[in-house]
Amino acid sequence: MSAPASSACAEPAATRPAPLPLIIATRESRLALWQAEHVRARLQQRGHPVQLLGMTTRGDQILDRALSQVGGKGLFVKELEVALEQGRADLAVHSLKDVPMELPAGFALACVLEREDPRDAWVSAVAGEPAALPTGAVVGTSSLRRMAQLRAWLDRLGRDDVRIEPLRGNLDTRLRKLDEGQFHAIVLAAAGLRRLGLGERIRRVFEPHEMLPAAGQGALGIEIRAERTDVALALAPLAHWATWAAVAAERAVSRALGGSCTVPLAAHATWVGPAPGEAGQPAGMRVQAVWAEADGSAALLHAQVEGMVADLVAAERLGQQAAHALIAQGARVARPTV
Ligand SMILES: NCc1[nH]cc(CCC(=O)O)c1CC(=O)O
Repeated sequence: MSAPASSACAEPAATRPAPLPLIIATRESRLALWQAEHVRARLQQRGHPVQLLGMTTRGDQILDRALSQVGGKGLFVKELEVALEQGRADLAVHSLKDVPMELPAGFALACVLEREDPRDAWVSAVAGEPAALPTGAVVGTSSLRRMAQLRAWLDRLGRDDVRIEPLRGNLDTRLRKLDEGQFHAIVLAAAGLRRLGLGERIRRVFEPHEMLPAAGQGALGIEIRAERTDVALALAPLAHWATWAAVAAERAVSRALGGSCTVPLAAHATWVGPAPGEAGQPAGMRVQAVWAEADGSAALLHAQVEGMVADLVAAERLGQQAAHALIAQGARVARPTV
């Protein structure tokens, strides 16, 4: 009896392991749910039965204070980690930007997906920004990184009359506050807006030389318990190497500076020439970083380094070099906040 050529190498169905059923822990904001659904669809395409476990985190509850005042990034991931620890979920999908530089012992970043647009976006009621901003206009953002670079940008445009005021909440809340007239303009990640189909609200994207993105902005990361090699194996086909190496370099900049939301710090890695298709393939990487005093009392510090990268260790080394270039100019290493 002859088998069709296409299935000649396939294992008999009876011995092939059934695709692992997976439970994804996710926050319940619209953006978090979109991201979890995105990963669910990718895993379902590969045959995995996938369920979502929605949860509310402390970061979602505390909306009246700037993130830098309430303990920073860990707030958005802790509850999800507890669910992984208790075996109630197998993986957690995060905006990588919100994931602390050091994961707690026993947890691992198992997968980084292809990055969306990493840039920041200017969203406003009126076109023709910023020239059209009325005198004394108010721009909203709570990110110290955005505040510091926005201030520098507005000053370069001769708009020292424009005020920057705190703005928190999930994407919908922030847009509502703009639409209610509490702000003339706000700054958000382009990736989040596009994912939610709100790309048409973007009036302008900031080029990296105007406002350098945060480490990991626009990329999704998947966290698992480190011992779950079965889950790691299931996630491996979703990984995007060029993104993973870039965000590894960016996160190394933050780590070397003790970065968290309490310091205005930006880190952005790009490929010089074609991006590598897979790990082990050497490619040129450029890492840019910006550091500022939290109180806006001094000019921004900039660093840029370039090197060949073929693995995560080399990417992280390049990120550390960028951090050291900032330290050489006077950037201080922050003490851990928790
Ligand atoms: N801090 C909240 C957050 N975390 C990730 C994104 C956007 C999506 C991304 O960067 O992947 C946002 C919203 C924003 O910064 O405007």
